[in-house]
Amino acid sequence: MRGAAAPSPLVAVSDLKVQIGTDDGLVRAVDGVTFDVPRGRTLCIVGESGSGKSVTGRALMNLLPPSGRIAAGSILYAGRDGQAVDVTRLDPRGRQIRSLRGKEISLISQEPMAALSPVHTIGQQLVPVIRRHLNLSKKAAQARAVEMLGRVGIPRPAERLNNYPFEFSGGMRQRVCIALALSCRPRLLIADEPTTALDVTTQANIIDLLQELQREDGLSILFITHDLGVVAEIADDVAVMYLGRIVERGTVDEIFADPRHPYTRALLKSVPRLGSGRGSRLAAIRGMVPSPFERPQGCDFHPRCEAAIKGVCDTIDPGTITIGPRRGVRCILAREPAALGGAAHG
Ligand SMILES: Nc1ncnc2c1ncn2[C@@H]1O[C@H](COP(=O)(O)OP(=O)(O)OP(=O)(O)O)[C@@H](O)[C@H]1O
Repeated sequence: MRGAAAPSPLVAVSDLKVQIGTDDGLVRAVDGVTFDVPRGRTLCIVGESGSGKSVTGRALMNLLPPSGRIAAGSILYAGRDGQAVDVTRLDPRGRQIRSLRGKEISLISQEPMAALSPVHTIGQQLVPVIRRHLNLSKKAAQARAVEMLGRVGIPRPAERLNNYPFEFSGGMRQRVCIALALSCRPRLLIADEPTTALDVTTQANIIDLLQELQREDGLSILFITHDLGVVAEIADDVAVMYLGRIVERGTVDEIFADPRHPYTRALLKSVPRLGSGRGSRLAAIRGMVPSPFERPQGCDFHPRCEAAIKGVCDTIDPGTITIGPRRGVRCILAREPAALGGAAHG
């Protein structure tokens, strides 16, 4: 769905902070992120494990671990009636958020088995959800369930309603989850690493399916992944996360053609490319993601950064920098691409 950006976003997230209590102390899992999910487009959140992608996605549904809480910020969701609802203000167990979940905002995750009950047939899981959210009779809900299974490419959908999740392959199970997630016509789909556990062909099929459903229904997608190859396939817009913060955001073309943050450059260098020659080694990002309890002084990324300048990057918090149309780059050197070491993806 590439093209001009929609005028007003479906979701506007501003300075969102999420904290999670653990035995070792409080984790600032998300530490002040700002981004929009435009209507009918796909925003990818990308970053290494532990960067806060899943917690950000789940915060949009106010669905956090029991010890988690939204500590600051707002998540404005544009309702169908034109009124914006601040999701952070809703009781996580209250009626209002429960009517948003599933009906307006749906989630699919990496492990479809976690979303499906093993002891109920697909029909026993799909039909009641459709009845409740769309206010349909049992017969009409069954017809809708069959229609959805057909749309996501499940052969003989009417028969398959009587099957249990274990009777489907991994790829087919993920299709069932997509059918479940989209059966109530949500406007936002949060897809949290939905293809990570699948083989490459099935992964490509699922991405095609999501794009097709988006074209047909005008769905907005927040797609969470650590895989820039997947980002290149599906994203219109990209937000790169590191240690609970967005370090850079832009359109997919901006991020791939003109990355401004050394972390984005390092991620791009670690993506295998066609034609790079057999035996050529992939660059790994040096060092490890720091523990969330040991946020470095200065720039969060400086201990792993090839462009870091001693006495500057280890001392000064870069804040966010705007360079022309590029807003929110968290690197003090971002104004001078030459200082970051030339072309990143070449
Ligand atoms: N239920 C939880 N209890 C304690 N800490 C948590 C919990 N969920 C997430 N965290 C912490 O919050 C931070 C962000 O985690 P999050 O799962 O959002 O990262 P991620 O980028 O999605 O990584 P991954 O790709 O591994 O899922 C991490 O430091 C993680 O350890």
